[in-house]
Amino acid sequence: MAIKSRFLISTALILLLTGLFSWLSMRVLAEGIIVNWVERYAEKQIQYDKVRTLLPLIQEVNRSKEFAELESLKAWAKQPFNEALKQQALEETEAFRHRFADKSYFIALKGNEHYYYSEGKEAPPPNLYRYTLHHTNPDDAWFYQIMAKKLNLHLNVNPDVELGVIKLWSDVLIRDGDDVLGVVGTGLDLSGFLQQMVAKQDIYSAIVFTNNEGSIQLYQREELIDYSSLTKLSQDKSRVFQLLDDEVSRTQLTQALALAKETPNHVKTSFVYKDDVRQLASIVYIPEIDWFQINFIDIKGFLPLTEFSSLLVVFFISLVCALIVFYLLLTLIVTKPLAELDLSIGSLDKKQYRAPKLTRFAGLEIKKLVSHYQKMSTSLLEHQQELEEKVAERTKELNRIARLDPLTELYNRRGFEAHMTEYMQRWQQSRHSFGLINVDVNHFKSVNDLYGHAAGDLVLQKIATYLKNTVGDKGEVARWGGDEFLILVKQDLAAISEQLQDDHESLVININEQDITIQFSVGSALVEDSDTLESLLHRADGVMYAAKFSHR
Ligand SMILES: Nc1nc2c(ncn2[C@@H]2O[C@H](COP(=O)(O)OP(=O)(O)OP(=O)(O)O)[C@@H](O)[C@H]2O)c(=O)[nH]1
Repeated sequence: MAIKSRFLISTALILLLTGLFSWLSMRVLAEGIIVNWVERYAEKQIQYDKVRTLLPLIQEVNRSKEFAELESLKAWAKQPFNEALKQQALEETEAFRHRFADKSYFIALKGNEHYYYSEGKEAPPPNLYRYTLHHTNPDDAWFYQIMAKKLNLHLNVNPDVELGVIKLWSDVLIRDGDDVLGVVGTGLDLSGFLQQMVAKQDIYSAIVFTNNEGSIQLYQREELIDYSSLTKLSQDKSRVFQLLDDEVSRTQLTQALALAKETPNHVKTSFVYKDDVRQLASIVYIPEIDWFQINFIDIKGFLPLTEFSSLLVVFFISLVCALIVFYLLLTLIVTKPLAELDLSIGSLDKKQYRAPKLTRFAGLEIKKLVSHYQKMSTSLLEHQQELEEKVAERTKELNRIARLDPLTELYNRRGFEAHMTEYMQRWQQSRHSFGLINVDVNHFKSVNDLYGHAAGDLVLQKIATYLKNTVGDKGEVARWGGDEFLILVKQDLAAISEQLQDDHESLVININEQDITIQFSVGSALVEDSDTLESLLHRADGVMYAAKFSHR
């Protein structure tokens, strides 16, 4: 893969990964901020709720507690059959009745198991007796259980069938020290309260009030409220946990409830799945009413993807811009200079050297590389040229050597044949007459035999010099082989041939202070129109041999 593609892909990947990690970190950070904010918001809201929404409820509970402390009531509760004490107590309780929100109250005494209820409809002194409680009656179980468990305060949510409203009963024990004398309290119509709660749901997806075991006491979906929690069997109870999607969420909420109870009025949070959505549950324990308030919030609502879409668009535009800039820089700094270098290296091969042209944007390292390359290529080219010149020179020399006889430095047979072929081609055009003289040394073998081979060589050299001097610039002398010479005569063929024949007896060569007389046999032939080299040679050869044998 090309360097540019690799870099672009790597850069795109790095940027995408960085973007992804930034996105995820931002989400985590944002979620952290929101959780923190929700915690603080929930804590503030509890304070607000206590003052506004929960205040009537708390006040009602406090009044019930105050009511249970009435001395006359306690005295009567100790002696429930004492009519005088009863009248005294009822006077005081009737006076108290107007302080309750519903202007009603109930008294259930342990001593006579009588249940009294006042809602101010009867003229005083009223007969408030309603019925006698019985421990076998399931409807009366609340009374016996509250006393058995010695619950100082018990809030009981129950629908009032007669009035068709949901009532919250605040049940408080009448105590004399450790002795339990009965249960008193009042009922509060919760309808308005529930509406208020739904209205102030605000940012929350749900607000649920539960008792200690998680039974739903207040919730906008009234059908899920766990009425008469105290006397119900465990499996019949409607608990907050069943609003959650999975077991993990239920366990987490249970733990959060336990933690919240340890620090009343302080919010604990826990992530749970409810209605297929990850939600943050903020839990607070309200000791005044011994309930938990659990607010559920859908965090996603605070981090909608659409809010981030513009950020994503900006990121992708930045990514594309970054890639374009990176592409241009890479081209200018790296790939274009490298392409120039590549072209130049290619030109070396084609023997048309092209120096790389770099712009000022080329990377420093590449500039250095190109500078080294230029030095190297210049030196290489110089060497190459030198080498080529030497080779040409050597080839020329070799050609020359191949065409010359090393002993006499005359044309050898190959050289002379080549020269003659060329000459005869030219002669075909010019038809300028020429001749060939064949010179063969007579009895040269005896020179070798008498004076040695080295002396024979010297003699051959001297003969060569003699022949060259004789011919001068009128022809070319060649050593045809052994002691046989051929002469191309371009002019004065007859005169030269004659001179060689005349000289043959007078050519004396002094070697090692000894005179050696050399005799030649000479045969010449003038070129004819139909001649080839072979035919011309053949004629001169024939004449020479004829001369040689005529002398013997
Ligand atoms: N020293 C020396 N001798 C050579 C060289 N080339 C050939 N010869 C000798 O030349 C002699 C040629 O002998 P032949 O061809 O018989 O000729 P010749 O002795 O001259 O006899 P004719 O030609 O019949 O007169 C041989 O003895 C070769 O050994 C050479 O380069 N140097």
